[in-house]
Amino acid sequence: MKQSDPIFRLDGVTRRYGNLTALDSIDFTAEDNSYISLLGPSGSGKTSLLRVIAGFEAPDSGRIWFQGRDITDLPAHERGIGFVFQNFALFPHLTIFENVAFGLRNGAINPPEAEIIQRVKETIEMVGLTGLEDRNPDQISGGQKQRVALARSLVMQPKLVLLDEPLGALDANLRERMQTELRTIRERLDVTFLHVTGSETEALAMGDKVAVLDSGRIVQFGTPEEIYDAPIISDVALFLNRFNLFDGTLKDGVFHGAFGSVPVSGARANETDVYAIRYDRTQIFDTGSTDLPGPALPARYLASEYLGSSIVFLFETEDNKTVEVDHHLSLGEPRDLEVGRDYVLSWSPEQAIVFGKELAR
Ligand SMILES: Nc1ncnc2c1ncn2[C@@H]1O[C@H](COP(=O)(O)OP(=O)(O)OP(=O)(O)O)[C@@H](O)[C@H]1O
Repeated sequence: MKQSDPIFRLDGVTRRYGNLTALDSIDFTAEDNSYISLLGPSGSGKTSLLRVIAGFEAPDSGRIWFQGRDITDLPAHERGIGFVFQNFALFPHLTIFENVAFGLRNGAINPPEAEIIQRVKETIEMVGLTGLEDRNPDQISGGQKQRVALARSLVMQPKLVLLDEPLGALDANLRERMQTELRTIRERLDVTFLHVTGSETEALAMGDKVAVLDSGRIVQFGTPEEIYDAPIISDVALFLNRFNLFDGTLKDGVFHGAFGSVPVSGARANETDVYAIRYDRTQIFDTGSTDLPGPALPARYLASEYLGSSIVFLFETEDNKTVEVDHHLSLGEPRDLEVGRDYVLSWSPEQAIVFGKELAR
């Protein structure tokens, strides 16, 4: 492989199930030695994409390249690509050691026993499982099973590991800890992780880059900051779960919505007209305030939720839409609000992102 080659590339990869197009002519290039999150709603094609790259399924059309080689017609076990399943898929009758050794003992390479022992030991140590080698999978915790699943893949020294919702089976605390560990382990190994998740928080926290999949297409690929600051279509803003999205009409550079009519300096091409403002850029004012930074959206205060580093305030607009305001505690104490009282929400118009049928970027 040349130094400049991407680790893998997809050229027009399409996968259909009957009439349904699960992957719709996907072009995608992944950099070597990176952590890529693949984010998308349920049914967007995330698992199908991983299975096609791994070789568990063949694409209907398109080619798959790995380390500069066309692997489209290569069987899964000859691809040298690791796969970590959501449910871990450990062998219940084998010890942890033998689970991790399985691929080395049963693969094409067949290394000598001394090397197998050495590699399994090193990998078990790296994922923090030393001491548990002789246990069976039913004698370890969920987080430990997750590590075994990862070790089983890493022991084969792959250059690419595909992880299908690897943290989905873990509780919230453990998930957060494993996020950090997965990143640390990957950085040590000069390996690329392609990590599928339906959680926007996980995708943004973990990926050096995030690919957003929607209806079988990669609609955006960028750093977490790029995706968060500039979602390319309103559906991406919707999955991110950090924007208040308002329907309305964009006409002649003015957006008409529940908050009045606001001039718009630029809009992104989209299937519908949508006005987006981030939760943490939406501000709360008393009714009748004269110092609003922009549009005025009347809303009734419903409730708040404490999230550790921030508080989310929930409001309801006159047309029964829920609007969220996120107040970071680093900005100081939030104001006291009275449940059931009417307030006005406002924001700086230049912080809004407008999506329109009419105006291209
Ligand atoms: N073997 C199959 N036969 C028929 N349809 C399938 C098959 N596998 C997946 N699909 C369909 O293809 C689409 C994409 O499915 P896929 O499992 O890739 O989505 P996903 O993004 O991984 O979803 P989730 O997050 O719910 O797992 C869905 O509409 C699904 O119903």
